[in-house]
Amino acid sequence: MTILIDQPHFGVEVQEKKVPIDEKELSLDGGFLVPQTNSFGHTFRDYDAEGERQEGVENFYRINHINQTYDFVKKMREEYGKLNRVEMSIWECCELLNDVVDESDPDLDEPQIEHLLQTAEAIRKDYPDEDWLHLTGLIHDLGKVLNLPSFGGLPQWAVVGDTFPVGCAFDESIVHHKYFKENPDYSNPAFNTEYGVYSEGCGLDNVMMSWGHDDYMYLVAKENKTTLPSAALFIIRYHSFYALHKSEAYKHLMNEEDVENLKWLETFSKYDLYSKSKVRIDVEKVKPYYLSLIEKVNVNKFLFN
Ligand SMILES: O[C@H]1[C@H](O)[C@@H](O)[C@H](O)[C@@H](O)[C@H]1O
Ligand SMILES: [Fe+2]
Ligand SMILES: [Fe+2]
Repeated sequence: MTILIDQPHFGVEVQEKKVPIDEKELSLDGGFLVPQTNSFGHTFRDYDAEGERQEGVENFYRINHINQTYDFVKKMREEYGKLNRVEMSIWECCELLNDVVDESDPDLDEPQIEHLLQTAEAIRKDYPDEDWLHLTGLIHDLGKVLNLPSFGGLPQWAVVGDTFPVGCAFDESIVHHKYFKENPDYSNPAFNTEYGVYSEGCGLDNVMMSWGHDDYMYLVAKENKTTLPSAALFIIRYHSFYALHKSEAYKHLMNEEDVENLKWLETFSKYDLYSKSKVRIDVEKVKPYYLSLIEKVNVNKFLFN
């Protein structure tokens, strides 16, 4: 898919913002109350907690870990990098996510449009002036349309879930790591070392990530030459990369720009995760704001592959 984007004009460049040293505190200072439990009564991202979602989520990761190989990702990037299939507006695309429920998520079983708005609204409350971050919240998971027939109807294992680099060893901190043993790359000496095909400080941009909604949406935004700040593109591509932003793995592959952008991702990630709830957003009520935001930044049309 392709996004056709005229030059967005964000009020302030992200580089000019004062990046707080401790985002954890900032997030709390912003007034966001981190809930103790998710809607199923468990702590967030507890992949072992027994409950209605546990088995399906674990099965999802088994299939995901077996099939996400270096060659598979290469093929998907080539195929979906063509960006020549459908053209539609961002809002139309959001509405399509009414039909997608994420099977990898232990914390949410609502249609994905709810999650986009829950995330964006939570950020908006705490960062009213950061319109680029609201928009990033709105679009960060749009790539989940890959699951829909008109976008290739990819299986969930190739669309959702946490992401991780391919082409080097799978870090132990990745959820349900044990299932990588059945991935052919696991026993391939070209891919199963700490650096694999990469080198120290090569920059995450040069690292192939497991294929899914994140990399897809990143390609869409980048290929359409969006002028969203680089922090927004970073958030879109790595928001599911929990091994990095939560467990601090793979830092040896980062360059200086990655280090800067990671601060924004750490902030974003709290809103992405902890805004998940059964409390529905009134779509019609907030729609005018997001339409005006989309219009303001002139992000008009997506072309989808
Ligand atoms: O299950 C979820 C979901 O697929 C999200 O969209 C992704 O960003 C998370 O990393 C993942 O844990
Ligand atoms: Fe996501
Ligand atoms: Fe999300």
